Amino acid sequence: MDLTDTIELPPQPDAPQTVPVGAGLSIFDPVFLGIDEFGHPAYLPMIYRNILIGGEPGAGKSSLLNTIVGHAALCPDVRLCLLDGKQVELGLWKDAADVFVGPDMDHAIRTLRRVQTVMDNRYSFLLARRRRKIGPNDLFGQILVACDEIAYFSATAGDKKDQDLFAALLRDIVARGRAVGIIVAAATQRPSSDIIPPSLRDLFAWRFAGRCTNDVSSDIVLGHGWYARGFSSNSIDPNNQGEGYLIAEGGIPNRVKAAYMTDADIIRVADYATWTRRRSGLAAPADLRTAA
Ligand SMILES: Nc1ncnc2c1ncn2[C@@H]1O[C@H](COP(=O)(O)OP(=O)(O)OP(=O)(O)O)[C@@H](O)[C@H]1O
Repeated sequence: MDLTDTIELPPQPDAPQTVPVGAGLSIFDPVFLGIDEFGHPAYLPMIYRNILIGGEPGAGKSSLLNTIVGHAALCPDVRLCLLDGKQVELGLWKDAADVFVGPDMDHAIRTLRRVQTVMDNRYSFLLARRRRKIGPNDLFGQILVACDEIAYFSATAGDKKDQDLFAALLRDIVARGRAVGIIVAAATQRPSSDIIPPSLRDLFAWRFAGRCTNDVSSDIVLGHGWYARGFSSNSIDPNNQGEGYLIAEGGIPNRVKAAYMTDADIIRVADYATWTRRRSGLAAPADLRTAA
């Protein structure tokens, strides 16, 4: 389907203000990631989960993150909170996002604090209703916190105090956000302990290791011991960007070639998502906008 066609319908003054779409996506649907080594589609459930994406520069991390953000952008039940120190990796989704953080440490910290407050409020809501987690019928939407290159905020920008604060806030959101519909998808070139505290890194249940420069780096992304058991993303051809080992349901690394959206694809989907969100009012949720 050419989404552009649906966006550029000729004006019909008397027509009802409806959005001409087919069945919508939900963040409760698994995300299509690509194909596995047997040619089967690889789907990844993201609700109640978090994912860490690692790999050497150019391994395809940002592209995979864009695929996850793309799914979320098309879900009316998700708000997007994007952090990208490089700006251009997730920047094409900026208009569809509730918050877009570029190379601005203060903004990053304010945003994570705000997400933390939303998280605490949601837990109070659940407690008051004697429940333990949110579900698809709860009215408040889920939130995807996508961060491209955690290291920019945890080890490069700002001073040590701010970097530690950023890591602590992100760790809290990864640790406690799941049950209240706050999902973290984060990418980094190398999640070693000098760049990302192991206490943060080890909280991510799902892992995707694109090609890594050596077996040790692969183990840092996937978790210690996988190289010894025959799984190292160092074995991936450097020219095979987007391929990597995915640890998800089943717990065993599964070789997956990620789907790839070109810039034109992203722009088309992002424009469509922005348009549908504006129409439905989803693009301006008060609780996140105030963090900007
Ligand atoms: N799934 C894929 N299929 C085919 N090509 C891909 C795929 N993913 C990435 N590529 C190619 O690899 C290039 C680099 O990808 P990407 O920017 O996602 O890497 P990265 O790991 O995020 O790099 P960096 O760490 O430098 O940001 C893309 O521009 C694209 O040409």
